[in-house]
Amino acid sequence: MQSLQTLLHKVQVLNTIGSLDVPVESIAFDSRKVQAGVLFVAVRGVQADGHAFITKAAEANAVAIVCEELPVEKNSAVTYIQVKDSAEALGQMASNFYDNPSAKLKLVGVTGTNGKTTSVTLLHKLFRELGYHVGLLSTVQNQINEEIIPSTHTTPDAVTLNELLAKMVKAGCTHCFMEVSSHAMVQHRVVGLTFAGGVFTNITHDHLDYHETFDAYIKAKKSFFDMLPKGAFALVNADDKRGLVMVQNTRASIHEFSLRKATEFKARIIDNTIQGLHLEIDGNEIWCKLIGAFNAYNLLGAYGVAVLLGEDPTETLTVLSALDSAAGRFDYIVSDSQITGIIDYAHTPDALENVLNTIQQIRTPLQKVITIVGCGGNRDAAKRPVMADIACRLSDKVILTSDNPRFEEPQTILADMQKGVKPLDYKKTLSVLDRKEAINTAIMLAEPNDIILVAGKGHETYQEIQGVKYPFDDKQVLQETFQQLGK
Ligand SMILES: CC(=O)N[C@H]1[C@@H](OP(=O)(O)OP(=O)(O)OC[C@H]2O[C@@H](n3ccc(=O)[nH]c3=O)[C@H](O)[C@@H]2O)O[C@H](CO)[C@@H](O)[C@@H]1O[C@H](C)C(=O)N[C@@H](C)C(=O)N[C@H](CCC(=O)O)C(=O)O
Ligand SMILES: Nc1ncnc2c1ncn2[C@@H]1O[C@H](COP(=O)(O)OP(=O)(O)OP(=O)(O)O)[C@@H](O)[C@H]1O
Ligand SMILES: N[C@H](CCC[C@H](N)C(=O)O)C(=O)O
Ligand SMILES: [Mg+2]
Repeated sequence: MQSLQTLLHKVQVLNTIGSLDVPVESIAFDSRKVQAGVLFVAVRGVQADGHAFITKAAEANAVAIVCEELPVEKNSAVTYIQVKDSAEALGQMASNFYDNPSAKLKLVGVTGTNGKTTSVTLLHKLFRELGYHVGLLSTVQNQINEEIIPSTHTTPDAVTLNELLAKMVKAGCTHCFMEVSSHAMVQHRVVGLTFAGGVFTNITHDHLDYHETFDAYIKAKKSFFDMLPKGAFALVNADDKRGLVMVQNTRASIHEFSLRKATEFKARIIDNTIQGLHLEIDGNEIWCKLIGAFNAYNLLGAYGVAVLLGEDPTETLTVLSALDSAAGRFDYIVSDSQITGIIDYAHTPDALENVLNTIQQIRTPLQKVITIVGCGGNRDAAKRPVMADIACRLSDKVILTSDNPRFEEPQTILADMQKGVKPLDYKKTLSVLDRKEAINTAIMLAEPNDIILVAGKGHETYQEIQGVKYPFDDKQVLQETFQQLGK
């Protein structure tokens, strides 16, 4: 419990009606979760405007209401606070409510289109191995040391986020590695947090359904570096042409990593095989279990973070070389008849291209590459034809299928993908709407030693259709189908 006055510390308040000397039991931004003693924050969203639920929150005995526009009818038992930006106020108040947990540990945020989960997962494992108590906030799962707390978003909402950070502090964590999504930046989910450092992996086409233009998407990512404090580090991938754009206005100290330029943290790929990567990092040779050139960036970035946080470079490399990747990232199984099934979360054009390029590098001329790919519903539609084209360009056979259709018609998503298939590629492309059927078809078509890539869903253990999550696990379906078909 905190007093309303305490919660408003650092919040830009425009107007106050009622007492600030009232206790707040908890903070809610959803009126349906309001009960006596709760502070309700009215946030404007994509589907609804929280301001429409102010009366409902007051009726549910909210102790106070924070909003951008004061309601005409007010309840005398409620304190009303008018602020410039409710989402921003929510971030700051959530942090205040939990006594600013982010300032009590070294919090490092990773942003970028691809590689966030892989990077934070590597960092979590690395710092655990180095002997620290460590928290993790990621798309796959949140963690306090080895305790797993399911995640619903890549970056949790401000209240959940601070609650988790407070639990980490209580458990003795000294570090936390978290993903910072562009949605989180626009929605101010991380406002009020004190970061020890930030990392930029890369930026390519994604989420334009939400941000509308690529420029706005870049600005959302950049705003993370704008908020980093003096004394923090900003570590950027210098091989991405937006790397330095990200840190144009940051107060943090700028550091770069690269595979192509002479930067502070530098790596070179000596060999890239299905067994892993043979790298030279800052003059030291190491073997890593992660596969694919893109993972050299994730490993180098994690190494840079560790060094910037004061860890010994040699010890860091020794631990990194023994680490596995995050679940569903270039995960693979080999069937009895030597067909390799790769499961990868590539759900953006860039990721798909990287994964397929990696497969092309490690395949032999006799192995066929069969790609199964779909695109999510209620997400950026522009990437659909592009992903289908990439799959065709870099595979011998392509099966277009369904991903998480969410509230869209699966057939419409498939039709959007089909538009990207060039006439020359018609012959190598099949469309099988049912994902299980698609996997079955790929295995039927595969001959011994071929490679099947199942892209887009990685670690996900469900398929989301019309708001319902049905159990579905690409890896499990692959394994079962190999057995059923005796391959
Ligand atoms: C597009 C998006 O990010 N939406 C998020 C947003 O929802 P919204 O803007 O649609 O909210 P809304 O339904 O319009 O409601 C506005 C406000 O009114 C409130 N409300 C609503 C109804 C009611 O009866 N009472 C009430 O008070 C809501 O609680 C909300 O505060 O705010 C919600 C509450 O925090 C989030 O759960 C929701 O995430 C949705 C589920 C989602 O799918 N988000 C994805 C796209 C997302 O955030 N992804 C990113 C990145 C992924 C990546 O990197 O690839 C992530 O960080 O996970
Ligand atoms: N550094 C990288 N550069 C380009 N592609 C990458 C990189 N790292 C991983 N990928 C590809 O992107 C996919 C997603 O990786 P990861 O889950 O680490 O990214 P993410 O940024 O967390 O994605 P999300 O936005 O969904 O949270 C991987 O399965 C792989 O195909
Ligand atoms: N964090 C990403 C995950 C996409 C995964 C893919 N399987 C899909 O459903 O589009 C998003 O919410 O856009
Ligand atoms: Mg992620």
